[in-house]
Amino acid sequence: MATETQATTPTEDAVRAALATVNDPEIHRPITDLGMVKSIAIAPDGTVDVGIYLTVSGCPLRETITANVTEAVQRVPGAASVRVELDVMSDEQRRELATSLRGGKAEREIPFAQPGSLTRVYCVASGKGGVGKSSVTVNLAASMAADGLKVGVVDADIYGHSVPRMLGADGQPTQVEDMIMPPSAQGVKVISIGMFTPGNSPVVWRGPMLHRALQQFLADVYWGDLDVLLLDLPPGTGDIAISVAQLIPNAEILVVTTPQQAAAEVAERAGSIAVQTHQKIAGVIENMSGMPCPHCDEMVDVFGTGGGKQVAEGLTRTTGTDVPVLGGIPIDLRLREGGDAGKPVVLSDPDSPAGAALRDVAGKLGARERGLAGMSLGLTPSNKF
Ligand SMILES: Nc1ncnc2c1ncn2[C@@H]1O[C@H](COP(=O)(O)OP(=O)(O)OP(=O)(O)O)[C@@H](O)[C@H]1O
Repeated sequence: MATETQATTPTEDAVRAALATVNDPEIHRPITDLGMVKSIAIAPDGTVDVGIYLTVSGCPLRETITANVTEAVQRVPGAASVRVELDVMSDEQRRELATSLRGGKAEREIPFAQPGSLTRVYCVASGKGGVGKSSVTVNLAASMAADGLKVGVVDADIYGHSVPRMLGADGQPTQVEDMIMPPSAQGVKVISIGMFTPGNSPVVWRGPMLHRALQQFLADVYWGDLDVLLLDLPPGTGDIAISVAQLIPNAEILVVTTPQQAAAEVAERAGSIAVQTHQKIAGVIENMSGMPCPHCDEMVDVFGTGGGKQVAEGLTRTTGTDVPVLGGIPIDLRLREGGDAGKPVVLSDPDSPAGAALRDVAGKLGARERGLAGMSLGLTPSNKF
């Protein structure tokens, strides 16, 4: 009987051969070639345990991979049952994979993620669209540049890549050797996802492609020595926020909201992603915070009041750190006009109510020390999976 069990128990080679027929659904190469097979254990009763490394934690295709591995190994003669245990590649393994996918050429590093980087990176986030996130981003950038800081903007808003238009940056990126030179306007270097899509077509990239695009914007674009880098993120709590956290763990988050209750709640959700990603929240900016009445001196609270304070208090509670309201930007026709004309209001009308409020916030952010203090180490608990 014992010899019969031995004869029918699958060999490790047979299991590995079966795994070689499973392709990674995104990279379209056998998982055995990608270093994704962590372990194979075959019990005498024919139970096969397979350990698989996913490339990223929270991989959306984990179920597909598990199902494909199970199906392939089940076909091996003698395999009684198959158990798949998932793990996540370490940064080192991921780098090795990336290098091998590029045919041995090492990945260019993201300068802002290096331990010695002095560039402050702010991700401008909002819960929903249309709250003025891009307007705030370009005005903060233009104001800081006018104050003499070296500033860059990455427009990563796949739904509304409006940063180049608002900054008046109509140039195209150029390629020098293997570096991308970003166009600049108002003293701000800018790169946008919109510069790489034909016409003004909407971007339908998701997950890994977006991650790759962002990686290129950060690593392959020649930014030079920046004081501040601002990233205009898509609204909500999407893949790109996670990607930014992985690529630049020390990036801080700026949350833009309107005073409206409903907007504040979603903004708080968007901000609280920082808890999961271990990022710091630099503060909350309340936009569209009242409008000066055209007939009297009173402010009209078009979108209600208190949203910025509510978000800041909520995030202070969730993160356990002090999250300040950095300022309130009133509704101001000149801000919209400046955006449409490619001349941010902080430059076209610096003393207008919105211009002055934005310059004040930019002054606070720009005055913060360049340096390593408060920098997150970007460590993620290993039990995350
Ligand atoms: N304080 C303000 N006063 C007047 N108009 C404003 C103000 N803030 C933003 N706007 C206008 O509101 C519109 C939406 O702003 P913006 O594109 O900056 O929002 P957004 O949050 O980036 O949107 P999305 O994420 O959908 O791209 C624009 O036309 C902009 O000019």
